[in-house]
Amino acid sequence: MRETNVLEVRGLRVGLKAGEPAELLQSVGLSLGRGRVLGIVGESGSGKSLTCSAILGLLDTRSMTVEGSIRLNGRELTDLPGRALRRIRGKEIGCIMQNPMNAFTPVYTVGSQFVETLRTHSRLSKAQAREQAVRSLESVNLPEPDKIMKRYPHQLSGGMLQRVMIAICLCLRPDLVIADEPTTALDAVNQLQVLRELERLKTECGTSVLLVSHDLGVIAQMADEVAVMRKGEIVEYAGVHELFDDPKHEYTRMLLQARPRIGKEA
Ligand SMILES: Nc1ncnc2c1ncn2[C@@H]1O[C@H](COP(=O)(O)OP(=O)(O)OP(=O)(O)O)[C@@H](O)[C@H]1O
Repeated sequence: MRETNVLEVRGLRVGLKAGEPAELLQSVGLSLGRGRVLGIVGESGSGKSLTCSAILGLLDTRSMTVEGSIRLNGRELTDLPGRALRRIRGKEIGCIMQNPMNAFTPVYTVGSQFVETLRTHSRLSKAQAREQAVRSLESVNLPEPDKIMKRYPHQLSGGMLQRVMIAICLCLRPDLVIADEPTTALDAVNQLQVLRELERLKTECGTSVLLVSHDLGVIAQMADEVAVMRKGEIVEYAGVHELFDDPKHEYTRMLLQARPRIGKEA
């Protein structure tokens, strides 16, 4: 029997309600198996973040129409009320964003937010949650985790906050992590560390990862399959080796040609 995919998106359409009818996403379809990484690439404005927001149930349905099916472990998410979706976000779907500062409230310490998140999704006592948080921060190689717990988000670098978010995911072990440009704002060393931790999340927890990146090097390193988006639709969808070795769509070929290569003339 075929195992149910962790994520199955079918015929996802997103449009704007006001003004001229505009389709922002046109029949997007994605499948993601357990412990697999699906990369999404495409030019700016092609609909990558919109796809992630739709899966997270974060689109504003007062201004947008959302049609189609989004299933997590076989369960339809588009029918669920807001409260049920909020429970799923965090526990079953984790999120790592380009600007991790937005994921934290500036007025509370990193530790109190970590502990609060763990307690929202588990039955841990405050002391148990704190202990787990410190251990998890240690495991993502953040130095002096006790001190980090007492810091406010603005007192940590982007790379450190990114790793705090991964540490939270390592505790909650979500089935799916949506990582939207997780390394774009980081220097090369931090980028490598964050990718390593994402890899760990996949191998240790069996988490599936939807990875949005404009960096084809990151996609080549991490993804099993790749969806190429352009103007709100997927123009090519293939295994990572097939896509890089034998791109079928003109636009994919253009993207691949545009990537920087050492020793080649522009
Ligand atoms: N809230 C919104 N209201 C109106 N249009 C929107 C909204 N959010 C996104 N769009 C439009 O939808 C399209 C897709 O945007 P999206 O943010 O998904 O692109 P992207 O591929 O993630 O780009 P980038 O790589 O620059 O982040 C764009 O044309 C954008 O202007």
